[in-house]
Amino acid sequence: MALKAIGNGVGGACHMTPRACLHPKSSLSLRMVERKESEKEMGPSPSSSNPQDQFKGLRSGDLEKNARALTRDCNALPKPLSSMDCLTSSDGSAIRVAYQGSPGSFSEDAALKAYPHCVRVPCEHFEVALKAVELWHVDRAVLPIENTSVGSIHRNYDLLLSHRLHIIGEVQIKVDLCLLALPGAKKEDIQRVFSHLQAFQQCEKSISDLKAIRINFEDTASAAQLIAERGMRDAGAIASARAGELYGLKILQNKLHDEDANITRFLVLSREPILPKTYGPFKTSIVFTLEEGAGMLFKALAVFALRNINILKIESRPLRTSPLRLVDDLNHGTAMYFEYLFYVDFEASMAETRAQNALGHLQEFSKFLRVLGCYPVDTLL
Ligand SMILES: O=C(O)C(=O)Cc1ccccc1
Repeated sequence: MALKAIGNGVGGACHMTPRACLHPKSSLSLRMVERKESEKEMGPSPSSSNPQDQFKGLRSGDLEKNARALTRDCNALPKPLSSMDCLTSSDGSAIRVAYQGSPGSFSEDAALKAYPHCVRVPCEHFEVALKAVELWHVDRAVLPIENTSVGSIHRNYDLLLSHRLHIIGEVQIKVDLCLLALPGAKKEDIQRVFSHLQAFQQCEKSISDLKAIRINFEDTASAAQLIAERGMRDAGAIASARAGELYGLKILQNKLHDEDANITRFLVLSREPILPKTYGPFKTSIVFTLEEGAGMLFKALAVFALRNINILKIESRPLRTSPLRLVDDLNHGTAMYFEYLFYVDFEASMAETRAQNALGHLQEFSKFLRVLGCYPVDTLL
């Protein structure tokens, strides 16, 4: 039975200002984020529930005055970012980036690659990290979305849809998995191996000869941390070399991952979109469903092919709100087809006319279509 060692939230109360004041060792928990949500510590709210209210019963002279006031209010609203490299938040302090896991995790590496001088805010779960952005506790979140050997992280695709955040960037992280243990421990002493499921899946072959019990953790770094804190001489962690340094463990074996090029792609999420540009390699991520179901997917892909737009990725996820399509056929009775959400990354910027025309065309036969983000391609490894 896989024992889930839970990343420890901060015990007791944590009074967070709109910008969470978390000790680096602590991590945001859902409880902490939701408590603040209940206290409605949100970001700037519109001056009235219905912006039109301010124009009711106004004389023309008031309209000009009000228009100036509205302009002033709009100037106070957060503006679209010019690029993901906006290195300080709107109040000039260091960007705060939420990630799932503990210090030393690969998600923290992704936060550091995206914003080298950021304040990292560890969160117990991916959901907490995204909520922290929505509730203005942090400025960004990083979210692992796929790996070169394990493929897509499906639950994180679902998370993208259940939150109103924008993808403003991506970072690709080389995941070099190491087997870590207490100083003095030998490989033959290892009876138990702790790590994140993603990591176990990336080194299936390498650890098959270990004959050790595998125990799933919320992240690779918390696995290393527990071994160090409890002095567990018979346990090993599969994590990064940086986690080993951080928690005082030594490397029994590195390059544990089965494939040489073991890269995880992380998305950078923000409350505001970035202004798409026509220069430089840009990609756009969208999600849609089709009026006529999956059988018409070729039509959806054709809107890009007709405009010489490369499709970089397609992922399908169940359409939980209406999972089946029943089709009555006189000869064969009623057929049941699964319904899907389609996630597509294509190689163009929404600033380009061809991309705008492609989406306008796709919209003609989509039941639902949302642009998740338009952002620069990460070319640095
Ligand atoms: O557990 C971590 O370090 C994470 O950030 C999740 C993860 C684990 C393995 C590969 C990529 C991301």
